[in-house]
Amino acid sequence: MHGRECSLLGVITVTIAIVAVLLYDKGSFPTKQSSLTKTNPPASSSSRPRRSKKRFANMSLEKLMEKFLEQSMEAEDNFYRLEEQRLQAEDKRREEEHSRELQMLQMLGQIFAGISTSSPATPQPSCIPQTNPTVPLMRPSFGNRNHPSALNEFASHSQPAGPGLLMEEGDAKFIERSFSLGTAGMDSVIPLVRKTIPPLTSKKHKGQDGRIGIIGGCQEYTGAPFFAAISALKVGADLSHVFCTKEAAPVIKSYSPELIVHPVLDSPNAVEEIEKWLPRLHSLVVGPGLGREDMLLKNAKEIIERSKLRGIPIIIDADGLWLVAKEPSVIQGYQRGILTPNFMEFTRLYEAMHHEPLDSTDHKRSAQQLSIAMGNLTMVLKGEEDIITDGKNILTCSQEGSGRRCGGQGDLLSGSLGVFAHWAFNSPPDATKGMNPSLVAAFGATSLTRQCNRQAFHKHSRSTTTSDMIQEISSAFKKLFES
Ligand SMILES: NC(=O)C1=CN([C@@H]2O[C@H](COP(=O)(O)OP(=O)(O)OC[C@H]3O[C@@H](n4cnc5c(N)ncnc54)[C@H](O)[C@@H]3O)[C@@H](O)[C@H]2O)[C@@H](O)CC1
Ligand SMILES: Nc1ncnc2c1ncn2[C@@H]1O[C@H](COP(=O)(O)OP(=O)(O)OP(=O)(O)O)[C@@H](O)[C@H]1O
Repeated sequence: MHGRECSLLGVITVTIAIVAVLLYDKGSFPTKQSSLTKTNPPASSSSRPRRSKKRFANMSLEKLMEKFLEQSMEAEDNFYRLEEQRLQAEDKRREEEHSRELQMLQMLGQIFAGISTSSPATPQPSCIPQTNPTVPLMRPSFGNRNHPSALNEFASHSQPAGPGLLMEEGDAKFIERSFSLGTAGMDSVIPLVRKTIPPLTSKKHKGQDGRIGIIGGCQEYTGAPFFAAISALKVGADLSHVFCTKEAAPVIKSYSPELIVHPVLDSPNAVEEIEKWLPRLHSLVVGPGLGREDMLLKNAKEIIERSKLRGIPIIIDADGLWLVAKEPSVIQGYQRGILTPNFMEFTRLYEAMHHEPLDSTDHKRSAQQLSIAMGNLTMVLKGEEDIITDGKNILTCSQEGSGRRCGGQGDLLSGSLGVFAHWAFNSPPDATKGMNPSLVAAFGATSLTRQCNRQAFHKHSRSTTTSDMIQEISSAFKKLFES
């Protein structure tokens, strides 16, 4: 803001200067050429203003203004480039500080753990998997299927407690932990979500709590990317970017001045244009309103590939899942990937992966199988109850919603999940008690979406729309995570 004001002031000042010079025909202009004259001094200093005058006298006022505006814009660009570098350095410094604090806390935790072993054990909440005290406090690598012990990693580090069900499938044994809001889940997973939410403090600068990108928005669908992007902002992201087609951009912009809209998704160099922004993004939501045109899917695929290289959490929804059904390898095995299929999308994906019809009698088992087939990717199967699994653990979210199902509700979910995912992956491992951050984030987003649905339905009943639900984000968030 400050920089932009300065630049505008600069433009105005320069413009006044030109007009003054032209009117009074005195002095010379500070062009590049005039600064060069310092290294190659002219024969006589008196001839300099005259040459300069002649040069500018040949230019129209309009041309001059254009030239100076151009220079001023260049200066502005430089200013922003430097500012971005400064912010990045600042981010890095804070991250280092944060990790130092974390190490201290971990050391203190280990010291206290040592002390507490000599006193009677404090019972842990029954449904939170307890980490083995001999295992170093590190973020576990979730879902490495090539690792023989990976499948039961969570189970082997935990003491089975609370509601657990042992299922067998061939040689594989899965510990299913089923958490439901209102019973065990409310007491166990919601507190973990809370711990990942960054506190609002005056110490932070704009952007630190989340810069989210949405890949989607085409001629047919402008609502979906808008819903996802505005939900991300309302949940607490600082900046929300939409990368959509040229045609969709003015429409999305017109819905909200809050969003940053890039009309690049169908441009010939779409991937390069979007890649420029990747270093600034904390998470990516691919698919809301993307459409199924080959060129758009191809661009989305390439953007996913490049985001993976940067370790950006990627949420894939809607038409992004159409792409995954066609080319599962695009996200298979990426541990920061989360898929959010509705039942139709899930069926499509399942059948593409397993080459057999879906047995719809046991959704949990099918979701778990699909997650495993996708390399222990986190799967959020939406429905009467939302099933969240990384193949090893299953959470179910049955927060009370309503009977109303309007289009766009899933976009609210995926947009908010973009933020929760950034927060969860950015939190120290003990915030999620060793649980896969994707699971915690997904649980936060599904409970929030359902709570919004419930509150909006209470006010609007049959007429409830996604916009009504978005209006409820603030109070639903407070109720679930801040009360
Ligand atoms: N306002 C907007 O711009 C919205 C755009 N949306 C976008 O719309 C695009 C398409 O998503 P949809 O979920 O509508 O996808 P589909 O067009 O595949 O499905 C629409 C609905 O049609 C039915 N259906 C689909 N296939 C069927 C089949 N084989 N047999 C029987 N019924 C079937 C299901 O009820 C399904 O929910 C996505 O990009 C999505 O993001 C949605 O998010 C809704 C809101
Ligand atoms: N039967 C249901 N009862 C309660 N909540 C539900 C039900 N079905 C879906 N939901 C909730 O609605 C949210 C969105 O799921 P939905 O199945 O509508 O997604 P979608 O079809 O992908 O949405 P979109 O219209 O945005 O594409 C989920 O968080 C889910 O919890």
